[in-house]
Amino acid sequence: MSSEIVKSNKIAEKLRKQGFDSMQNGEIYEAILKFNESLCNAESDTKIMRTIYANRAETYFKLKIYDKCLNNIQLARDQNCLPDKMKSLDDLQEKCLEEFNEDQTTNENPWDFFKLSYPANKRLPFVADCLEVKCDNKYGRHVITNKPLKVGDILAIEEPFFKIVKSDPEDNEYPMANIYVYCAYCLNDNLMDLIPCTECLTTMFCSTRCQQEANKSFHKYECNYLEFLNNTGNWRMPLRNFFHSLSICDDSIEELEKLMIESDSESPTVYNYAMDDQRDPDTVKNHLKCMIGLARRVVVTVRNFSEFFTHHPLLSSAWCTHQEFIKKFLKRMMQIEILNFHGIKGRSLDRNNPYRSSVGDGGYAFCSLLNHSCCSNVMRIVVENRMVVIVERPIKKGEQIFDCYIGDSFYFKTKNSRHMELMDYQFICDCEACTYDFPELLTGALQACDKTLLHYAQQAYNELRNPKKKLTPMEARELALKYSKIMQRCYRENNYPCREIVLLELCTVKCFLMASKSNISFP
Ligand SMILES: C[S@@+](CC[C@H](N)C(=O)[O-])C[C@H]1O[C@@H](n2cnc3c(N)ncnc32)[C@H](O)[C@@H]1O
Repeated sequence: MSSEIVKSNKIAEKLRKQGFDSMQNGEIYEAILKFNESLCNAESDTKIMRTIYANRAETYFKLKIYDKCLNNIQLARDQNCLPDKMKSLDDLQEKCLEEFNEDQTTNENPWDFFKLSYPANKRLPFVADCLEVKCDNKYGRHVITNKPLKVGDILAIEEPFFKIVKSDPEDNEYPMANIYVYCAYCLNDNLMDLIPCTECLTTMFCSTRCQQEANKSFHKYECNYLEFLNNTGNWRMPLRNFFHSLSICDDSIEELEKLMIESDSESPTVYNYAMDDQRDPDTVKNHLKCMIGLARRVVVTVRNFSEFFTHHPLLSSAWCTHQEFIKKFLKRMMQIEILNFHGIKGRSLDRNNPYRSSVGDGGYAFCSLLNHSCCSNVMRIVVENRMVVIVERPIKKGEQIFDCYIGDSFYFKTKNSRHMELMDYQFICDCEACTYDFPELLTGALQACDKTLLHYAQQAYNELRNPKKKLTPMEARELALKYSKIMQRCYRENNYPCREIVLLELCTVKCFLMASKSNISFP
């Protein structure tokens, strides 16, 4: 079951040459992809590793990404560099430093813009202090606001507790290339400036810190078994969550079992604990308890993983004594994933894909408390790997925050198709859009209330839909705020839904998404 595939300099050299040819042809994304694949195949501390990093340094130099160029020069030097090869690295470094010092471009930091609009909850620093959790028979746990909220307000910026980069041979949405584009630990792309795992062929990290954290957390269990694990389909994430949870409990299966029993008896949410120090092991355990206690009303049958666990050197003894518990835990992880986890989309560095690309999946303890409405009052966007919750329609004091689980909501989908998509979640949606049969945007039945505003909104919508229209992140930020203000001013409950507001909502989402992008792109 463990993988027999070993690193090979011969394969690495072949891939490096392919990358070099792509670089010469100006195909930068393809070039770095091949260099990264080549790094994964190269045997550690060898001449070829030095050459690949040197090639990658040259590629970043061509792109005028000077900090990455310098980083790759250093990585090349770290690979037992022979003195005769130092000269070319020295020359590149000199050129790079010269241009770096003259470079006037500033890289925008998305977190200068994406900030909570209200003071943070002192115990939950990633959530605005105006939000509270409640529970009732109809909605179960849900989140309300104790202040009126405006369109564009940012309510939460949450990192995923569980996360995984997906590269699924059976799902076109998640290309195999993802493993060479995103850090396996933090999921950031780092402009593909990644380092390989020293053992396996398919895991990369954006820094030695992420590499160490991943090894402590899940990679020590996964490293030799990736071929098997990558073929477990939708069980890949529950297995990852099990490894991660076990490491949080200091690799003690007894401790993890105890934690699950506590979670079941206390049913905690993130509001039960102080979550202000994520480096504190007790905080992390409490966070895990909240994840284990997420909604889970689905029936699941666990696949048979007996052979994997029996032969795994680090897991066989836990399997021997706690087989039933491990099965129960995996089942729980699958149940909570179905109802709670979110796809993570990142910017696409591939010039052939102008859209955001699917990176993987994440589990978020706070965002999972939001219930669904087909005319939600917040939108969710992923910035780097954090989930940002932004107000989409004005929300009154005391009202519930509603997310939309199915994308595109009532604007583009009929009630029937929405209800079909929501079947897994085990409730019948009776939001305003379902109760009052809100017309879809495309049918023409959605009327306008204000002709002047409609004209403005239609024009903005058409412009943003034009693939040739490119906005810088700064321009997108300004427009996102401008449209939010207009919507806040013009929104009338008795007019909703009207065509102009729906079009402006779509423009605002698009602008917030574009505002989160970097201004660097690969040719
Ligand atoms: C992501 S969880 C939301 C939080 C959940 N209410 C809880 O108590 O943990 C999804 C589950 O919440 C419930 N839910 C979500 N939206 C709902 C709605 N509009 N009406 C009733 N139940 C809803 C369903 O049971 C669904 O499977």
